[in-house]
Amino acid sequence: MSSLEAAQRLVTELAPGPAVWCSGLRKRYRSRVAVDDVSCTVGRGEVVGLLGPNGAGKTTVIKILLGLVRPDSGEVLLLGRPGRDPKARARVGYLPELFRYQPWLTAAEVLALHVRLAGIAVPTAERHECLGLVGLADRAGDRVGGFSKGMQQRLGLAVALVARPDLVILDEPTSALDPLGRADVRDLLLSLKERGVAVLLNSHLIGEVERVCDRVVILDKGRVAASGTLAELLGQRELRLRLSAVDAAASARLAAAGAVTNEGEAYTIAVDDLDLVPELVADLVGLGVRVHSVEPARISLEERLLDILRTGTEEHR
Ligand SMILES: Nc1ncnc2c1ncn2[C@@H]1O[C@H](COP(=O)(O)OP(=O)(O)OP(=O)(O)O)[C@@H](O)[C@H]1O
Repeated sequence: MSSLEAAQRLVTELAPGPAVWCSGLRKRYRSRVAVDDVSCTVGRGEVVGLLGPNGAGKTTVIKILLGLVRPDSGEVLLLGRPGRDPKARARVGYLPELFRYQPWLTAAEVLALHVRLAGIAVPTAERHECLGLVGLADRAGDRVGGFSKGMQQRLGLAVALVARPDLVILDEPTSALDPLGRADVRDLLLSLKERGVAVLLNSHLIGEVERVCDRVVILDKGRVAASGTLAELLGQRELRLRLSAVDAAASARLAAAGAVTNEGEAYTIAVDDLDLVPELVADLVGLGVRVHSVEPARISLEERLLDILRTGTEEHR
């Protein structure tokens, strides 16, 4: 047994391990470097967003994780097992960026096929429920060849979810969906999170990522440009208030909540925790302050992403 195999066996035998662990992934296509020393993890039950511009290497990383592309170097563990282990792959649901399902099969038959491939028994009622989750309950008996692109993508989501995965990898799951469909996927992701299913989500829809992800990995030119929780990446929150009749006692109360900047009736306080808002407002009103508006704010992930990509990789590693 090689030392690498011994190390992998040791890792497999230890506690369950994260849903995804990869280290030092590199992939080059001829002279073009697609993935350049990427390491990341997705914890059990964690929802991680993969962000970055076109050509950043997101899909290539996903394909390496799933064993669909062989990396030039680097290691992958899925659910605590080597990425190539069929036992690990059977517990992973995957929606590819470019999806196409057998046009001669019905939606129900596609799901039945994928359940068989995963090697587990999922009762017909549960498979039907899964089609319901993606809004295809009434199309179960229709052939996929007659499905619209959005409906095929919905079916792809059902395929990714049907075999009760512990990890779901979704490559741009809403690219073909209408706004309602996007909202459905958001709810679906939140329900997966509630059930403790880990998710790796590649999406260009930053608002979507911001709403559902615990953590974000930003790729740029094949490298990890930044990664962290939204709080880490976006920093402190702000509270913007419009106030009048602010006396010295009220000013002191505002300063006790966080660093204050003030221009006329506009006050901005840097706060760590928005839970303090009701108490602060009650105290201000008690001190005779007139509170015209209270608005929590935070720099958006979109602003931050653009900032990271413009400033370059090194500063943010
Ligand atoms: N099969 C391939 N042959 C040659 N080059 C490839 C291949 N697959 C990917 N690449 C190159 O690798 C780089 C990363 O591509 P990848 O598809 O991983 O990017 P991405 O971040 O998913 O982009 P997008 O957001 O546009 O989907 C690109 O420069 C791309 O041209």
